[in-house]
Amino acid sequence: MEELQSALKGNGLTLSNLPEKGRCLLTTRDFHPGEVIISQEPYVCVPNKSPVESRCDGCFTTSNLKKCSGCHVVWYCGSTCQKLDWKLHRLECEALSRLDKDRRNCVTPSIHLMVKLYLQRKLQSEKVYCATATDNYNLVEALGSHMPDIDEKQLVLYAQMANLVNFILKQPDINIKEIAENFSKFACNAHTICDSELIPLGTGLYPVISIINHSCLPNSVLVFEGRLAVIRAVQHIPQGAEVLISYIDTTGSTITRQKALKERYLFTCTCPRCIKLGQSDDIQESAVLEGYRCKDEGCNGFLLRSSDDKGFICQQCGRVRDKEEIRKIASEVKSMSEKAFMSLSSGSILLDCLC
Ligand SMILES: C[S@@+](CC[C@H](N)C(=O)[O-])C[C@H]1O[C@@H](n2cnc3c(N)ncnc32)[C@H](O)[C@@H]1O
Repeated sequence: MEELQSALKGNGLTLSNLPEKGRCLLTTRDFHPGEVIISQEPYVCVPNKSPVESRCDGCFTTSNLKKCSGCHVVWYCGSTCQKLDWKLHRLECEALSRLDKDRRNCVTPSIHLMVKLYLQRKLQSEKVYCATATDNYNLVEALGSHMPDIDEKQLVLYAQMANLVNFILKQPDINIKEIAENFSKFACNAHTICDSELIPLGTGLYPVISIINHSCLPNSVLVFEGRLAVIRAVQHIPQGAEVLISYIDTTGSTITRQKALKERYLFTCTCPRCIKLGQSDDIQESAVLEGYRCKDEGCNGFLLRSSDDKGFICQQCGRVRDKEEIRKIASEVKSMSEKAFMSLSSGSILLDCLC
């Protein structure tokens, strides 16, 4: 950890511990809005996979792809990406090529990421991969897993996935419990790699970026330049402040945000926005973010659930809307946004709009 501290010092950061959050990054100097606080290449990463589209394992592009003729699982866009990935892929190819077609189809991005993690660890221990203070398996070991908080159904799933990883790797020194725990670490520490239009391209493990805690009112943002994760200040951050990003979409109401954080990251947020839960300005903000506009065209009010839960009342003119009517609109909006999301992630949005 001393090596990590001295590497962070060069970035104007220090590693610390907070009783309610665990590890955190604090600034040791002021940062200006827009300034890069820290950036990191992934320790391991994998592209997303869909039934209709594959991506290059190196740069995540979808163009000019050729499947590796050895393993029939991994795709590359050309020799540059293939060569850059070769040290790791040589081991991965050997392991994946032993699989029959059915098992190969079970290699989801999560399984693939875990296989890569253990192979990277092997390369690191054999000194083929040059580990640094900010890029090494010890930092992966230090990540929190929340194992005691995971429900039984999820634990069974992790155990099944761990069995498959163990079957693929066939490394005698790996234990299934540790792999299952690493799946749990992925769930609350891995990052979705997105392009500049926020389209998800893949998943990566960035052990230093993963030290940064969440706030619904963050002072920094995580963006990607290719596979490089970059943390930028979005406001002036004074010396001694905690670097905070948002793990979730901050445009949800407090209840929605808290639910998302609890389900995925297993904590209750107490940021300055969340502690206002139930207060009048929080109710007002929730109505604007997630409420429904009043039916009366001349009224700018938003509807909120009535205290007897029978309907929705406009906060401005007092007009009531039936619960069933709102439920129907909500389900139409949900199906429209799901359709839009599907079109966006499959790149067919233009086609859909033209039809
Ligand atoms: C990506 S890790 C962040 C680093 C973590 N604190 C550690 O010690 O490794 C995410 C986990 O940190 C904790 N965490 C992050 N933000 C938090 C917050 N605002 N309040 C409480 N816990 C938080 C939660 O346990 C969460 O699952």
